[in-house]
Amino acid sequence: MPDSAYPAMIDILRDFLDDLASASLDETTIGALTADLSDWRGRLEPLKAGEDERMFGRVDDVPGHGQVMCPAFAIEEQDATSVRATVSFGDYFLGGNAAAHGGAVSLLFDEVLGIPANSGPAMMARTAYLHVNYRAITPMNRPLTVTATLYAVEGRKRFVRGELKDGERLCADADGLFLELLPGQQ
Ligand SMILES: CCCCC/C=C\C/C=C\C/C=C\C/C=C\CCCC(=O)SCCNC(=O)CCNC(=O)[C@H](O)C(C)(C)COP(=O)(O)OP(=O)(O)OC[C@H]1O[C@@H](n2cnc3c(N)ncnc32)[C@H](O)[C@@H]1OP(=O)(O)O
Repeated sequence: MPDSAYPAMIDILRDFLDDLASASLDETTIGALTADLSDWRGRLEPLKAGEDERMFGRVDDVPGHGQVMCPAFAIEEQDATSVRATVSFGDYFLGGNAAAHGGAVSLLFDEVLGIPANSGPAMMARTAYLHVNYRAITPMNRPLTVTATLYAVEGRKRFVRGELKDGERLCADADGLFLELLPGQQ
């Protein structure tokens, strides 16, 4: 989306969520923020649109397709069957004891494994299963490497493996089955 300020707005929204998650809030700040957010709800509500007209999560060439559900990852290398990206878990994704939330790690794997699972010209594939092993804590606020490789295709079934690493240390790995949708399948 050339010339749009949308990607920069999503970056700020990510930073905002990290700031909010890491702040110790006093009542005055909570009140002011509630009023501002409520004002924004009023402005956005009339702009509600169908899935095809929305931008959130539907923008190409922007980390995470322009959504904030999942930590933003930057693709460093990609071919027809594999992808390698850098990712950092901001404070918004904190689980506890300085480790990322396991659900955020799974969400990251779903997104990243979904790339080689959907890189061909065939119909889109949906996640049928995603098995995640948490091997060591995933540290916060530092660059990590996430990889995914399509290692087998059997009919509609696309099998993808992934790893999340802090340097040489394996934080988590995943195995996913993605099923190519049938024509007309949602
Ligand atoms: C429109 C797709 C959207 C996703 C892609 C979006 C964008 C892509 C763009 C760019 C790509 C970049 C990034 C991708 C980002 C994200 C990708 C994440 C996608 C998701 O996050 S998506 C949400 C979570 N996902 C669901 O919401 C699925 C709910 N579910 C269903 O919609 C059905 O369940 C379905 C369609 C999966 C299968 O249904 P079905 O009726 O077509 O197939 P059926 O059940 O007959 O299974 C056929 C053969 O697979 C075996 N099989 C099935 N399931 C299995 C399992 N769990 N374990 C082991 N084997 C399994 C059977 O045993 C049989 O095997 P066999 O033929 O050998 O007997």
